[in-house]
Amino acid sequence: MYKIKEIYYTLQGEGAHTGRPAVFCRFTGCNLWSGREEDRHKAICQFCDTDFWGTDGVLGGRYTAEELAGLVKSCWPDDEFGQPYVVCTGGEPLLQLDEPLIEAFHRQGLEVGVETNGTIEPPAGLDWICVSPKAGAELVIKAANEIKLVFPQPGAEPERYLDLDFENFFLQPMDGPAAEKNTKLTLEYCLKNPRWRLSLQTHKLLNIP
Ligand SMILES: C[S@@+](CC[C@H](N)C(=O)[O-])C[C@H]1O[C@@H](n2cnc3c(N)ncnc32)[C@H](O)[C@@H]1O
Ligand SMILES: Nc1nc2[nH]cc(C(=O)O)c2c(=O)[nH]1
Ligand code: SF4
Ligand SMILES: [Mg+2]
Repeated sequence: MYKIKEIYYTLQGEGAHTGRPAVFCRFTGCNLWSGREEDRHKAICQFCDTDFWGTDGVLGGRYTAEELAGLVKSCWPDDEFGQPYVVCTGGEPLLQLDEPLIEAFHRQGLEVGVETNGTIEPPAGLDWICVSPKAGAELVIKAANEIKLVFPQPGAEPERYLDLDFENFFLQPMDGPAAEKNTKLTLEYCLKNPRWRLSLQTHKLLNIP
């Protein structure tokens, strides 16, 4: 059974697929933070903007691969054009996402993307992998479709990733108390280092999930 926090249809807000309609499937749990506020100060990843604890969100629950793939597909509007797309996120989706689930998504005609912190080897069959490295966590995925580095992160400077085999390089300002300052810093960094492109969290600007 896969433990799912929530499932909802929206636009991909970040990275190379920004603006693309997608069903978000948010897996419960992460290997870099328990998800409990009282543990945040001792977590490896302390800036997380997401509630991924439990199965109490919209369409959250415990599902088999067939159930989950059917539920995700049922969120996609009837439309003969456009490829139905699911983005697996979390929490850390690679703690649970495996080949049987990817195959079940594919049988439903879904293209499968994943948002991962890059600390776990991905299963075969993924159509799009977005890696977002975290300072203090060992990166094991060193080749993927995109890297989307939250900036600034002492210990995870962009220069460290330039030699890796990513097709797209994005910097995303760290949201939180210093969001405005971080956006300025990210903008300046991209202008000075044009290998990197700016990824804004456009769903937050639009006030959509
Ligand atoms: C909530 S994470 C879930 C997937 C996976 N655990 C990861 O970290 O990539 C989804 C995306 O949001 C980014 N993110 C999390 N907190 C953020 C923040 N405060 N500001 C900007 N991006 C953030 C992550 O780096 C990642 O790219
Ligand atoms: N609209 C929207 N786009 C996103 N891209 C990555 C997200 C995530 O939390 O993984 C996210 C999210 O939470 N919402
Ligand atoms: S690795 Fe991802 S889900 Fe886990 S705490 Fe960090 S941003 Fe949140
Ligand atoms: Mg998010």
